[in-house]
Amino acid sequence: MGYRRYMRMAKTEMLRKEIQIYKTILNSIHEGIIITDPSGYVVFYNQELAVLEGLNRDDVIGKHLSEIYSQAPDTSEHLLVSRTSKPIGETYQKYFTRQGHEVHLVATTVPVLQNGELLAVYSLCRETTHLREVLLRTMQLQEIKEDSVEVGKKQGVQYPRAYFTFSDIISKSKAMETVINGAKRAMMGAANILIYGETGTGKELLVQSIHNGGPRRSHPFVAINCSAIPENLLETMLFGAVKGAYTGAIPTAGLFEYADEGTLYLDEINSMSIGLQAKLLRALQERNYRKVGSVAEIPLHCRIISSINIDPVTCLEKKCLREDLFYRLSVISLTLPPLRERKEDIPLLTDYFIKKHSPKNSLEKLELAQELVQGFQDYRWAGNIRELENAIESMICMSGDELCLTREHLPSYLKQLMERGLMDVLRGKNLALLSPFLMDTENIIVTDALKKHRGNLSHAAKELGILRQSLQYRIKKFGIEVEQFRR
Ligand SMILES: Nc1ncnc2c1ncn2[C@@H]1O[C@H](COP(=O)(O)OP(=O)(O)OP(=O)(O)O)[C@@H](O)[C@H]1O
Repeated sequence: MGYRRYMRMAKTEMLRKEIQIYKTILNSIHEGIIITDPSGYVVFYNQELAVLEGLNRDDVIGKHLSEIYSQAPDTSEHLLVSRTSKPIGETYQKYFTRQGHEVHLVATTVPVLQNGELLAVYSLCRETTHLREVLLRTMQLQEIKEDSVEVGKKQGVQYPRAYFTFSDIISKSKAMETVINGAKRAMMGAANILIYGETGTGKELLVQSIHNGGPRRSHPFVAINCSAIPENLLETMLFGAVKGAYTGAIPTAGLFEYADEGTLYLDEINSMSIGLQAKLLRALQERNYRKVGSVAEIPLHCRIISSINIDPVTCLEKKCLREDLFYRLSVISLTLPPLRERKEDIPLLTDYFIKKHSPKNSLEKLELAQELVQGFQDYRWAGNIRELENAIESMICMSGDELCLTREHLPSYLKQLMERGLMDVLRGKNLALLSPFLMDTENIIVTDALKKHRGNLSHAAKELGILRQSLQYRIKKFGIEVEQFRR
């Protein structure tokens, strides 16, 4: 064999191996991939997409897209990219295969160009099961709404989506009283409300209470978390779409339409893309909006309540929120303080969640160990009330038949963090906490000794290694009621 022929064969073999390597990689990743030649014939189709679309790879490779999918060539994004050689970023697509399988994907379609010549087109596809669930819920909501309109007219039935009222908000702090009073005043009007609060501070609870307390209570309450939905899908979900607005688009009612004369809650609006914010602003200013793919103006009736989880100043500085939209949304603004700034609410909430999550048939009352009462006050509760509730629920599960929730039952991350807080005190890193820490420790030790000896001062003092008079002094200092241990 000549040297040149040998080199050519070696190169071909290398190329074949290389292609095999790429194919193996493309088949093993968790995104669906389809590659076509410039005319739309499939040259590669990976296993992930075969699963997502319910197709057999061998039935797809070598076929034209129009033989596989029942969508018109002019609405296929893949074929559009073949015609224009321009990529299309993440778009939500709903379409049917020729076998009638309904597919929901978010796809990015990209042309492969060499010296300006189109070599291939590929689409990277992600499944949207969770998004589909959101859509399904939205659809169920529509059904509820349609039923309720009829039934509601006859029986005054309310839409079942907003459960909470102001009486569900557990608090006694001044800070929360101010927020609740503000919300109650805002409740009767129609002005947009912007709520700022860290995650888990009870923003949705407050929004539902406003809806249920105000004149819109017999209309729908619709909530959507703007950070959970890709931009394109969010636009369609908000505004709705008309047939043919995008690949496989079916006429879809948007949340503005579902919310009707009720309340639309836009959670984490600071995550909404700036482009979509501009469209929202237009709708709010003109009190009219257009469905995706339509020019017809539809009046906007719902009240918009939105929330941000970053403070307003940072939101504007970092341009997470357009300034003009911010002013539109925050005609009334409310700030929910983090739990660490309303510590007086912690014992109340703790008791409430213990009752809420205690076994239903249990006759005996669960309680939080004294040793944790202060720990709960000092802890930062970054996840706020949601974190507190989860911690208590988890502790109740871990406590089995025991009636006292102790450090042992804490979720391990919390135990570690609380211990770290304690170590900071012990190492003198947080001297401000030293005095209350020592007081509390002393209180706990004295109380435990009195409990153990059923209120017998001599025995308790002996165990503690202090004089009876010293013990009496501490009982007075900490306001301990010794009688309770003698019963
Ligand atoms: N003051 C309160 N009293 C009783 N339960 C509360 C209170 N505040 C919050 N909760 C409960 O804590 C959980 C979190 O509240 P919610 O979902 O309203 O917070 P959020 O601020 O909207 O959270 P996110 O920012 O993550 O959306 C919910 O189960 C809610 O019922």
